[in-house]
Amino acid sequence: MEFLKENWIFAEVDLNKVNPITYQLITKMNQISELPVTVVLVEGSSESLEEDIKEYGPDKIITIKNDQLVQGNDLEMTNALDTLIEKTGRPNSFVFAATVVGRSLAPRLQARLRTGLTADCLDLHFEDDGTLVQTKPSYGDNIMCEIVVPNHRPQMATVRSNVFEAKKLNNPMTKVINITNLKVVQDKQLTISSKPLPQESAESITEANRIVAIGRGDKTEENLTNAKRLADKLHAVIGVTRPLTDLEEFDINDQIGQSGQSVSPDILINLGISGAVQYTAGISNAKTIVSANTDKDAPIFKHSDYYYVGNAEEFSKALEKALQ
Ligand SMILES: Cc1cc2nc3c(=O)[nH]c(=O)nc-3n(C[C@H](O)[C@H](O)[C@H](O)COP(=O)(O)OP(=O)(O)OC[C@H]3O[C@@H](n4cnc5c(N)ncnc54)[C@H](O)[C@@H]3O)c2cc1C
Repeated sequence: MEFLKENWIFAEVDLNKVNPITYQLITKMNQISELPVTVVLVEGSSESLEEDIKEYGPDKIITIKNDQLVQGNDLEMTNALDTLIEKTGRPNSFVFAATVVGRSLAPRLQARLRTGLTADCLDLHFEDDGTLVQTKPSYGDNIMCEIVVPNHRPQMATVRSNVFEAKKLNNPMTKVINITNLKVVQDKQLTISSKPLPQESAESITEANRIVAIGRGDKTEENLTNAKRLADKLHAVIGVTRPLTDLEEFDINDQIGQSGQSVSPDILINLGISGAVQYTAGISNAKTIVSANTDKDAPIFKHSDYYYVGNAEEFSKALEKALQ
C-alpha cells in the first residue's frame, strides 16, 4: 500500500456542528507538523462544514459527502475510513478526539490497519523523522509515558478534549477535496434504533467557562441545592467527582477527571473535593481554581489559586451572599 506524506485528523461532527476538539487538534497539528495537515470530514450532502474548518487553516480537507454514512453506525464509518485509506494511501498519522465517538472509531480502524494506537493522549510532538511521540498518563496518572509506533503507519492516537487551545488561522492555500462516490459497506451487526437528543439547555462541562464542581464532602441534598444556587448566580455549569455519579442526577458527562471529562473553564470552584490525581488530571487547563475543604492538607489546595479551609456549605452561602 502507498504511503502518504500527510498527517490526518478526523473531524468529529455532533448534531450537525463540528465538535470544538477538532479545531484544537488542527491548531496543535499545524504547530507540530512538518507535513501537510489534512482533515477528514464526513457530512451530509447539503452540509458545508468544511467552511467552518477552513477558519483553522489546515492544508487540506477531504470531505466525504454521504447521507447514509452520517445516519449510519460506527462500523460503517470504520469501513468508510478504511476504504478511503485504501484509495489514498496510509497517512503518516491519524488522530481522533478521545470522545465517545473517537474512542469507538479509532480502535476499530487501528485493528483493520494493523497499526498502533495510543488512547487518551495529553500531548503530541513529532521527531525529525516523522515519528509521532504520544504522551499519556499512566499508573493512575502518576507518571507520563511517551509512546511511539516506529514500524507501522498511520501512527494513531486519541487526544482528550481541551488539552490544546484552538486558534483561528488564515490559510488561503487550504484545499478542499470532495469525495462523493465512496462505497459505503452497510453493516448489519449493529442497528441504531433511536438517537435521543441531549436536553437543549444542558451546557456541557467541556465547553463551560465557569464550573462549580461538587465532591463527596458536599454531597448532602441541602449542600447540593446550595451549590446549584451558587452555580445559577455565577451562570456556571455543575461538574462532579466520580463518587457523585452514584447519584441519579449525574453521569459520566458531568464527571471531571481521568475517566470523565477534561475541562478548561476561566473559573473552577471545587466544593468538598479532596484532589485525587484522577480528578486533577481533568482540571490542569482551568485558568483560576478556587477550592473549599475542611482539611487544611487537602491535595486540591496545591492545585488552587485561592482556597478556603472550612465548610463548603458555609463557603458557597457566603459567596452567594457576596454576589447579591
Ligand atoms: C481508574 C480510576 C479512574 C478514576 N477516575 C476519576 C475521575 O475521572 N474523576 C474523579 O473525580 N475521580 C476519579 N476516580 C476516583 C478518585 O480516585 C477519587 O476517589 C475521587 O476523585 C474522590 O472524590 P472526592 O474528592 O469527591 O471524594 P473524597 O476523596 O472522599 O474527598 C472528599 C473531600 O471533602 C472534604 N470534606 C468533607 N466534608 C466537608 C465539608 N463539609 N466541607 C468541605 N470539605 C469537606 C474532605 O476533607 C475530603 O478532602 C478514579 C479512580 C480510579 C481508580
